[in-house]
Amino acid sequence: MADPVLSIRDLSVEIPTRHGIVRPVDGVSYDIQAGEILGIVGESGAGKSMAGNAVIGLLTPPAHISKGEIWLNGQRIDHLKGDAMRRLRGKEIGMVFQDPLTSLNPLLRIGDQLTETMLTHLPIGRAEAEKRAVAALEEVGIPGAAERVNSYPHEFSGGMRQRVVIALALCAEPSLIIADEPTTALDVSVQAQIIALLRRLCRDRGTAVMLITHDMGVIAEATDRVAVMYAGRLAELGPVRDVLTHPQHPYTHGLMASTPLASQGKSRLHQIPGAMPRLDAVPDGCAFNPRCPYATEKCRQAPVPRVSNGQAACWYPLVDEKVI
Ligand SMILES: Nc1ncnc2c1ncn2[C@@H]1O[C@H](COP(=O)(O)OP(=O)(O)OP(=O)(O)O)[C@@H](O)[C@H]1O
Repeated sequence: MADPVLSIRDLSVEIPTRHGIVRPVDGVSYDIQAGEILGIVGESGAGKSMAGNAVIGLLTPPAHISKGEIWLNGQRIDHLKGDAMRRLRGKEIGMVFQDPLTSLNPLLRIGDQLTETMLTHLPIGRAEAEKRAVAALEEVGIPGAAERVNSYPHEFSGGMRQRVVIALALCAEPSLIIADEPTTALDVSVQAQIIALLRRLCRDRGTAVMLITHDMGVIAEATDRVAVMYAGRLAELGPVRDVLTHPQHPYTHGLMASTPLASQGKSRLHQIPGAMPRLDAVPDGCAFNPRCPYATEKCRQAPVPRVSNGQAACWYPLVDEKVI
């Protein structure tokens, strides 16, 4: 297999708090290949966004990387700061966030934002950049792109604005896109279009994508592999079809069973009892043990081994447990 675009190795993020040090990301490892979409899924507070923010150097202090390595195209990037990280973010890593307005400058025409981004990062002149700006808007499905380059962000609907953000994220031809809840703020009908667009463009260009979402529907629709996070740790990592239909971790099984995907035709959704632990009170052993119907003394005491592809962080992985 080719070298991965992104490689995260045993990554931990720590935050010192009044109650001691908490670890929103704890020993996480995964790779993303060119053209692959890796979904990062889990409940609110599981550490999904922290893991993404660590890659793009946007952790808010006092949160910081305390352990591990992040490699992008063979270059170690976890220690990069300031201008070096900013250059990387524009050129090598594109970003799509939940609220498109955080990525767009309200005072600039969108054509100018696209043009300036390309002039900063690509070896092309202004005329070529302006031509590419129109083409980029056409490619993401903005009608009348030749005129719309002159519009300001507020003149677009939410869905159209997110299309513009995708054009902006891809225009410098990055090798990695980090998309954090890119469709959560959009109407359901628009969500599917945006996911399809992101998937088509990244596949066509061979761009690697880290797609962070709490929505199992988006995971099923868009991703090739999925990493399930629980209390800062990886619960399970594997090809999306395997993980969704034959989850090995009881947490993944519960997560799947509680989504509308799996409950079609059933009158009630299955709920996982209890709640994810606070980060300052993560139990010993497996973090999921208090909620797990199969937990034994071993699960309460022995830290579970870290996972690699196709594995679950569980002492007693489920075998042939079907959800759908
Ligand atoms: N300054 C802080 N001090 C202590 N804990 C923090 C701090 N900032 C974030 N956290 C905790 O870090 C954890 C990870 O947050 P993160 O935003 O990555 O979760 P998430 O899985 O992306 O959830 P969501 O979907 O709600 O964004 C959360 O449990 C959050 O409470």
